[in-house]
Amino acid sequence: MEEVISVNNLSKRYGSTKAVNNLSFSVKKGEIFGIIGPNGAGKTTTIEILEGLRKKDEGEVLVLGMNPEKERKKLNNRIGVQFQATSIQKKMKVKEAIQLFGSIYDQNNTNNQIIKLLGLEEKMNKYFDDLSGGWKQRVTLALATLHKPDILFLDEPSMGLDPHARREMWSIIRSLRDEGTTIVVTTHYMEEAEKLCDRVAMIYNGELRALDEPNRLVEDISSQYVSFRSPDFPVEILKAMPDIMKVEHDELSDTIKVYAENLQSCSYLLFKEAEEGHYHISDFKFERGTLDDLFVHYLEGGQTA
Ligand SMILES: Nc1ncnc2c1ncn2[C@@H]1O[C@H](COP(=O)(O)OP(=O)(O)OP(=O)(O)O)[C@@H](O)[C@H]1O
Repeated sequence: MEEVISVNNLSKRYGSTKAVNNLSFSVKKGEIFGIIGPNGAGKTTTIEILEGLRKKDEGEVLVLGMNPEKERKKLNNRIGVQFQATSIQKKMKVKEAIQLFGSIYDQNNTNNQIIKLLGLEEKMNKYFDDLSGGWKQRVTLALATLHKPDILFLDEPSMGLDPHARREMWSIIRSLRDEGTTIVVTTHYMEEAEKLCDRVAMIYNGELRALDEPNRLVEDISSQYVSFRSPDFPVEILKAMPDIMKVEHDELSDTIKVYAENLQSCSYLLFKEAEEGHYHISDFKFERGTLDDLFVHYLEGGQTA
């Protein structure tokens, strides 16, 4: 599939801080590409370099075949950047914001299709500040897509939205993807990364730690475990069993999670010990991790799969 963004060995320093360190990845046309990582991981710096808002120190970046530093004006007509709601004047009506932003782009025409998709027709005469968080996000999304960009950059698109509004936002973003727009999204919500994104890059300390489809990322061995409840099973026995990677014990709920290379043989030994020691086990489950688990795994120093 055609690559619309390619990043090779990108690095950026702020004084002694290495914000981005030898980062390489590419984004394919028509995908929703997520960038996740803890605070300070280098997500914003990376995105702003792609948007032409920041200069890189080293490496190669091509967005739609253009160098964002040198061809920023040309690129601006082909990419959309969602601004934070705070950057819109409070006493501006929705239609005024749309006219203003429409005039910034070369096309200078209003994309009625996006206004319809976002259901904004009935909000056109409302003041931006009077809208709920969900509607404000819709307006900022409309402003970023008025010129029908090839690539849309979204920074935390569902930040502060309730679960219903968040799902509606995902559905709108998917519709834009289905119409051919490539979407690059940064998020702190692992659920968003898992449910919305076609592929996810996990960045930590400016470095790429993992990159794949979300369901393939969570197939990583570190995120598979068994869990069970027991008031009396000695955790030390578990820790001493062969090929055990990690044991977590929540004493409040008597829940034990066991991460192991081979969950089947680990379970066999576990039940054998329980039988011999007369320990009581309930709620035994094979669990498949989530991106949350994988995230924590990398934060705890786990290596790239
Ligand atoms: N203008 C700047 N001057 C100095 N240091 C900066 C600047 N911008 C970012 N940094 C530092 O660079 C590192 C990466 O920051 P960046 O904002 O890119 O991370 P992030 O992943 O977007 O974080 P967050 O999720 O908190 O927004 C951090 O250590 C940050 O403190």
